[in-house]
Amino acid sequence: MDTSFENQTEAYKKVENYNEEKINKIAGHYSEIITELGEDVNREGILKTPERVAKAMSFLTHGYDIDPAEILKSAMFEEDHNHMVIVKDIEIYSMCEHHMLPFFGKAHIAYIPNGWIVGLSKIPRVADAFSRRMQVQERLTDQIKTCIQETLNPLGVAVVIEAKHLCMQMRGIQKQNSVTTTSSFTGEFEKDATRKEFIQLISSKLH
Ligand SMILES: Nc1nc2c(ncn2[C@@H]2O[C@H](COP(=O)(O)OP(=O)(O)OP(=O)(O)O)[C@@H](O)[C@H]2O)c(=O)[nH]1
Ligand SMILES: [Zn+2]
Repeated sequence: MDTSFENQTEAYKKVENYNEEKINKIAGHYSEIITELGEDVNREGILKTPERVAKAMSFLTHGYDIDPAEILKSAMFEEDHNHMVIVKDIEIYSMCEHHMLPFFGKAHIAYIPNGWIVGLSKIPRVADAFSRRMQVQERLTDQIKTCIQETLNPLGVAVVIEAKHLCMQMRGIQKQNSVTTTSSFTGEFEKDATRKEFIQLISSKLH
């Protein structure tokens, strides 16, 4: 099964029916940028590139069209379970807001229910909704945490993101192997023992 397809959000399905006026406008700007960069926009291989880039950029920022809290609200269930729930190794792709180059890696997200659980798939959907925007990794981490905390009202939320930034690999400082880790916690996860258990569980290779 094509899991990337499975992961597509409603907004992405909408993005597939691209807003023609918006795409044409963005494509016009890319045409000028490509010319300014020294390429011939009339060259056969590049003829459709401004439009392709416009569609790609629309996809890479389609998170603006999604309300992540609504995603959670669409699948919350009352359940008397108050142990840590972790979804780990969620692949994320985002765009650094400084250079508009990708940063990508894994998010590990946990919460401790407080009378309500949420449909598991909704957790990566929330991560996607915030990732598919112009971001800094710290804010992305905090936004996921805050959205889950405020919507589900659990006893605590933990978010850890490990990512590589192409703006630090392809250009600039050119450090090919550096990985940035960010973390954000609420409630029970602010206690050392709970946070330690979470870190141990996301570090385990038991799968
Ligand atoms: N904190 C944080 N910084 C980021 C993120 N993505 C990119 N950056 C940094 O944003 C900074 C922008 O710094 P500037 O000095 O204005 O830009 P620059 O001249 O292109 O910097 P260099 O990348 O050092 O060449 C750089 O240090 C990037 O590494 C992120 O998610 N979080
Ligand atoms: Zn950057």
